[in-house]
Amino acid sequence: MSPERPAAVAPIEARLEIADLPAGIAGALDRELRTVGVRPSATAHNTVLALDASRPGAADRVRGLAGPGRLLVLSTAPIPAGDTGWALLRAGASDVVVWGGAETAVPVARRLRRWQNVDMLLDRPYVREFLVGGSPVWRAVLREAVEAARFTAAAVLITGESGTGKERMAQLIHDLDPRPTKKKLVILDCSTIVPTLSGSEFFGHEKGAFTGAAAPRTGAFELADGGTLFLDEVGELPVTLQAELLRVIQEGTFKRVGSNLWRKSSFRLICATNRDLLAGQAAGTFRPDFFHRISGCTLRLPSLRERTGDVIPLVEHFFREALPDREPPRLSPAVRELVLQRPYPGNVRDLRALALRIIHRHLGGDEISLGDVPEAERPEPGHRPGIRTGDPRLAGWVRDRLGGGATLADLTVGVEEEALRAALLSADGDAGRAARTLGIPVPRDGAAVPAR
Ligand SMILES: Nc1ncnc2c1ncn2[C@@H]1O[C@H](COP(=O)(O)OP(=O)(O)OP(=O)(O)O)[C@@H](O)[C@H]1O
Repeated sequence: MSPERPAAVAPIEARLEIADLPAGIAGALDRELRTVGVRPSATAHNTVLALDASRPGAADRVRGLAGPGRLLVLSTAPIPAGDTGWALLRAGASDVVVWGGAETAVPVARRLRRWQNVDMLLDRPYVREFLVGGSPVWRAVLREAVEAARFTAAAVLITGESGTGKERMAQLIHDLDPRPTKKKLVILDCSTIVPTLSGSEFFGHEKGAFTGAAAPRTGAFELADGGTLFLDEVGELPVTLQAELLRVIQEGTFKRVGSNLWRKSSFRLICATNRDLLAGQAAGTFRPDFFHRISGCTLRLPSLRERTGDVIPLVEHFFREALPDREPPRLSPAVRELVLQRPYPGNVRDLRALALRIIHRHLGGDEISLGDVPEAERPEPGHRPGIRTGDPRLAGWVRDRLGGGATLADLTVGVEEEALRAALLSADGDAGRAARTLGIPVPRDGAAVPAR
């Protein structure tokens, strides 16, 4: 699979929102932005909000406009030091720029152009099919990955629980890397490296360098020259080896085992781990200098629990993969509920395995029936949807709250609020969709509230 060819240069489009500015300033701003090629469009994905950000209420304005696209705050007044600017970012702004007249228009256009290019990459069929998911939290991390891959040479550190897609993400970054010299992604799993042979694995060796070295060998750094080296399970690398790798990662020079000749290799490094490397540093098992070298850009892949809105699209994707020649069957409501309620400790890998187990039992027809669900996956008698007693995270949360003096009513309100927040987040703020997910009526003013 390979990424498609880049599209022709598109005009820069942005929604332009001007809040309470004198007509003269608003007019100048609009004119200058047009001069540098920005075309205001009510339907654009990204937004420019022009306002005096030093005045009260700016963060509320940002919050009101924040959506799936990116939002640039253009402030006509300087941003005071302190929390004002950060509050705008927390409210949903992607960046804050102080408008200084014509010369600000060029960097504004540059940002908007970059964001638009990244969005176009994200929407390519190759990307959407390779790493499935449209939830805001997934889109945000994918966006960062695409940007790093296409527009930087940064070393990327991918963290996340097992099965969240770290290796697949590394492949995507390699595929989107525009360097013409790249070959295949070179993958080394650090958890399987035998310490005595690690030098040879990484640096290669010359014939006769050690007993058993009957022929010369090209190591991973050399193989990755011009492309990408992916170190999976980097948290398992012994500290001594981390020190040995520093030079080549820093300077791109190394010697094969048994040779005095310095060789050069230019590669992008991608590392992945499900370990907490900060804790590793505190414990002395991970070198801080090594950490800084490998983490030019850090991507934390969310667990499936944090992106439940992606569960059904992923299942449908795995069905399509398994049945490429026909329309994949729909999930019947009870199976859908089961798939949504089930825990996935191995994240997308677990979900994929479940989807394949179901589809392998399916005997045709438009709908996945209850009998297609393997026996081991069926709910226990007395199971009530949504209530999984014994869930340790739920039990811990309840214990903490009760210990803090909460009543049953407080717990109920807390759960409702969380459910609303989660449903709205995975529905991209669409109250109707959120309400349908929650099984509650949508009130006339569009805000989803639980029926009491
Ligand atoms: N977003 C996704 N879209 C489609 N398939 C995915 C996605 N994320 C993960 N997968 C699939 O899930 C499985 C696990 O993915 P991957 O090996 O990339 O995870 P990982 O985080 O590297 O796992 P580990 O930590 O165990 O090495 C693979 O079969 C992969 O194809």
